[in-house]
Amino acid sequence: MSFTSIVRKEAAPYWQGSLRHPFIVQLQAGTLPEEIFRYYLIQDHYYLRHFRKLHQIVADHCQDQELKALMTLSATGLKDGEMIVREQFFEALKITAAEVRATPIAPTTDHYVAHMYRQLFADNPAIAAAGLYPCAWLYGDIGMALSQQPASPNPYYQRWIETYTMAELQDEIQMMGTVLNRLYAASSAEDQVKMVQAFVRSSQLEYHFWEMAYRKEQWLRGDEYDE
Ligand SMILES: Cc1ncc(C[n+]2csc(CCO)c2C)c(N)n1
Repeated sequence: MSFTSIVRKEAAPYWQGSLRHPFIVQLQAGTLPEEIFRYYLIQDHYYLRHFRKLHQIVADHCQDQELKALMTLSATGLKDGEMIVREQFFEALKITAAEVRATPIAPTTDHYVAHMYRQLFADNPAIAAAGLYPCAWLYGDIGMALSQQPASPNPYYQRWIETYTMAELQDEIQMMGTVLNRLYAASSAEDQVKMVQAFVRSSQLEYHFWEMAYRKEQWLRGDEYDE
């Protein structure tokens, strides 16, 4: 079986769970409280900055020319596309640099970013790329699914949805899937398991990411059990 078929089966609960998560359901319906969307945007700002850096590092480290080119393409596309849309959101919603600085990185955001770096430094570029893949693929699928439904009445939420319905993203997902299937087929049995694990863990963390934003997850303060 190909890598993409295996991982889609293994990660199916998080994929379906993401579509049913109240963050996504309420985003579509326009009922998501704006403070939750703001919190998501601030956390995702940190995530995207590192995600782009990770693509660049994988590109610099890998021997496979096709993977290198795709990683570079993705890092550039991210900067010219999604990150510009996010800047517009920050401006429109008046999220200032000071507010971003004053908002601690939530445990789940920290975990997700750390997981992606760990795949890179503990393993190899194919495993790192497998850990990065759910980001584009899951959002591409969410974008396609939501675009079949009525537009969100909140213009910012609809703009968010439309960021992930663009043909370029679907093309990138296709190309990355083909490369990962080839790298998987050429990997040792041990590395194949690691590629699947990297993908599944990222899929779990994608699901946790909705929950993190929805609950405005915070670090414990240490005084929870004080009298
Ligand atoms: C937590 C989290 N996961 C995925 C994305 C979506 N995303 C990140 S980069 C990218 C383009 C892929 O090259 C896409 C679609 C996000 N914004 N935040």
